[in-house]
Amino acid sequence: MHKSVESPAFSASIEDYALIGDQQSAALVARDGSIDWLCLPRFDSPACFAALLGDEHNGKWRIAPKGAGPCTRRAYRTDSLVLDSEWDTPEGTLRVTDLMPQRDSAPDLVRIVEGLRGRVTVRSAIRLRFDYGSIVPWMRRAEGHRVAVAGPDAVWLRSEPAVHTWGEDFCTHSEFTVGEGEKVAFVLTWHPSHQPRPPLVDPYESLHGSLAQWREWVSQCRYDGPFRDAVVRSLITLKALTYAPTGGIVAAPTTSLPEQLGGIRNWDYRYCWLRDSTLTLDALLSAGYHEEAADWRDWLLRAVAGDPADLQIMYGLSGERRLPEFELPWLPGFGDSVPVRIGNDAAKQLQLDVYGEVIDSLSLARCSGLPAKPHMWQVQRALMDFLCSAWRQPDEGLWEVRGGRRHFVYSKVMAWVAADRAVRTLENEPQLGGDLAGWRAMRDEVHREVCERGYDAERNTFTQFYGSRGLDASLLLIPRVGFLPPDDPRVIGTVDAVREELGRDGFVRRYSTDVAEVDGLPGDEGTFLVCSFWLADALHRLGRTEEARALFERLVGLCNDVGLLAEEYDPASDRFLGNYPQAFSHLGLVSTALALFGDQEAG
Ligand SMILES: OC[C@H]1O[C@H](O[C@H]2O[C@H](CO)[C@@H](O)[C@H](O)[C@H]2O)[C@H](O)[C@@H](O)[C@@H]1O
Repeated sequence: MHKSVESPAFSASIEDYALIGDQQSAALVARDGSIDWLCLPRFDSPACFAALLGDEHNGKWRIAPKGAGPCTRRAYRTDSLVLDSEWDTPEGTLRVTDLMPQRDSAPDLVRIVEGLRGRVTVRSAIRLRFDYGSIVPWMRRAEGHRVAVAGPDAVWLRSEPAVHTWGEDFCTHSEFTVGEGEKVAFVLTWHPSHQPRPPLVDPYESLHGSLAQWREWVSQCRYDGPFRDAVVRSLITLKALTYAPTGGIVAAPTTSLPEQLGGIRNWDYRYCWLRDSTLTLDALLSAGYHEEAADWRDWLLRAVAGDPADLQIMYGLSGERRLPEFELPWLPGFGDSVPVRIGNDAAKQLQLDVYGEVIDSLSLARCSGLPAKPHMWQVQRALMDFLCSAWRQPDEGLWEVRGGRRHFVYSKVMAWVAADRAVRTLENEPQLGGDLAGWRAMRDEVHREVCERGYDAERNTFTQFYGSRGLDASLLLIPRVGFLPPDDPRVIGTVDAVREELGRDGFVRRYSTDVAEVDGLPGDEGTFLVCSFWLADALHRLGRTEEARALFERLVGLCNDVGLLAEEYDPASDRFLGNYPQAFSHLGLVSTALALFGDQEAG
């Protein structure tokens, strides 16, 4: 897949990557010790290491024993986002510890090399390539360190103690040996090139600080049931996807990891989808995390301020509205999957489900005791008033199809959810004010229409859109959102039909890609992991607990060696597909664990 001169025997698959991050950006570390993806200073900034979507000439930083391939073992330090990779070699054993400490003034990437046994020769090769692998910076020595500059970006590279370093083939190489108990720490620091160098961080203090911060955060987790390690890893991953300065939550830290190897279904996920974020937030809230909920709620209130008709389904990290989609023709793509896309045109789509998800999430936050903000209800009320007139329109649906608008059933179900939650809030707190009669009428009308036009009586199943023969995995959420009770024969029929028609090796696809004009895209894709978690949740609600647990266990078994999940999984090749790690998949794991084993929660 990846051609690599610096690690010839190794070509990384998606599941070969581990995540490190500082809640403003993130990096992917391959099993061979190479950092192949890093965007600075934010998740959505241009990458300075983009080998993930190309090769080493697009930027990467590898530290490993000289001549070695992939590491022998690797793991996160307990309850943290600090990664240890270890190599057993004929010379001895070496550990590289990778982390991105929480920022003071600038983003830092810390890599600590440590001898565990014998004396090992170590190679570091760093190829900085700014602007998504396209710009070779000037590299010079300054103040005893190395500094790379090009356009708006400057990166300092230093090691403690200083090691022998030389430039060759537009790459900065170092070679040194470490014996048992010896350490060499590298620190990479980014800053805007027009500003002076930020203060240097101490790599060992950063390591201890980072471990302490993560452990303190994990200690707040209320879940104490089965698969706790997988749940905690998912929670850490979700937290790592939050952009701390604003409270926004990205869907994934990558762009264009393909939904089909060699295909064109490659999208940029480094933005805040209201759907993905609200569901993430619900998962964090249920596990006991309130601070993130408050931060995200404040982010939302800022992002959506203005005319409710202008609500977007996604925003930038700070609430930016323009996310124009374009291609990077110089990048060959992961596994030759082109185009590589930046930005996301789905930002301009109408997706009615988002109103339901936002209003539901704000109601949940209210019920969870989050102190209400003065204009929170004003926003919900404005969204409801808009939805009362808009719900009859066709839309692009939650899967953001590019084949044109339709009357997607899940969109209407979520319009019902919006009305239902708004009605209930107003019934409990009439002083808030709102069109109670109008919202009740809408709630009833949507319900009636979905049951008439979105249900196929002949096959006893709800359908993907009005009049369609196709199915959709989002219909599995009908009992969870309370649109119909789990023992309703139409719900049972739908769960069985989705499982039968969209199932692949026990996992679930979002919908069938056979009818190409629906999603408007060529090619196929893998099974969608969050949908497979939804199936486990639905089976549990239907009382089929054994089946639900067996499926959940299989899904947890798909996590890679460091507990991470991509968006999709291909059972035929046993490979991850799609952006990685994805919030959708990890929130699915957390929510389903809580649904299945929540009675064993500690708090
Ligand atoms: O299927 C085509 C669409 O695929 C992407 O959307 C998916 O990712 C989103 C972020 O996780 C998620 O909210 C959505 O439900 C998924 O379908 C892509 O972002 C779209 O541009 C594309 O049209």
